[in-house]
Amino acid sequence: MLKISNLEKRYGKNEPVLKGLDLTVDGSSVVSIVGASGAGKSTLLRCINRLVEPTSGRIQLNGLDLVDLRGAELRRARRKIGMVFQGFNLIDRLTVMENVLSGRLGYVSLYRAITRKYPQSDIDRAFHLMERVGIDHYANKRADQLSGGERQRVAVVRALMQEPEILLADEPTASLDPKTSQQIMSLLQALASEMDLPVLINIHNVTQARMYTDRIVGMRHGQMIFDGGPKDFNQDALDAIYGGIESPDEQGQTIETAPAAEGASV
Ligand SMILES: Nc1ncnc2c1ncn2[C@@H]1O[C@H](COP(=O)(O)OP(=O)(O)OP(=O)(O)O)[C@@H](O)[C@H]1O
Repeated sequence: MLKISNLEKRYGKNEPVLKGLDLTVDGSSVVSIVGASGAGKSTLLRCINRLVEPTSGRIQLNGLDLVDLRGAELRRARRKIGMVFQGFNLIDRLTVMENVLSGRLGYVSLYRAITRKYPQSDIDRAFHLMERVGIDHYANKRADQLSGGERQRVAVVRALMQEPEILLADEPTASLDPKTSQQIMSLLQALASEMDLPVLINIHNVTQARMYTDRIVGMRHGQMIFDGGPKDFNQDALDAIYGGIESPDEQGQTIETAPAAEGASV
């Protein structure tokens, strides 16, 4: 279980960008975080894995307090937090398999990592997961020879190699075309349930948030102003989250009817 209590983040002397946020995520739920640009969505995710230092408040993952961890303890805790990014963050010159195995870096010795002598159990797990997401035939291909959707699948498998207790996804579909975005969202939803893994997804596309996640958290100016199921996420919620905010294109959100998801393989 992820339990965030009274989380505040202030960059320098500026106004806080997270203002006393509380959020609990249990079981294998898939939670989307929506909000206008600057609402604090990325900051929230990055506080969880401590890529950003919280100013105050508490973050617990399955009972472990994350905020005060340092050094080796923090590294150990980070293994349990998988993360997927908008830009995939793969190492282009390495193969798919090498990228995937890098998800084990927190577990294997430096010698094994440098010499790329990963235990057979890691290699088996890598193949199993690559097969699950449909990229096993690319194992020996360079990462930069894959399409965006394939690259994001590699990133998802790399995160799963960590044997995470939670998966964080920061705009995982923002660089993908609509159909591929749906496939990735559908994949994340399926993996959450298969692996009993909570997944937190920052996403701008509210239609996809409603389609592929169990719960939507709406943020505005660093505060949570909506927390409910997709069915409760109506035009009023949308107006409360985005209303009156100067909007470059994607912030002029409206609720669309469900896009055709046919052919979206999971
Ligand atoms: N490293 C930083 N230093 C100073 N201010 C920052 C830093 N990172 C983010 N901010 C500010 O914090 C606020 C929240 O940013 P954040 O990236 O968390 O929002 P967001 O909701 O994820 O936005 P977007 O959807 O555009 O990614 C913004 O005003 C941003 O300018």
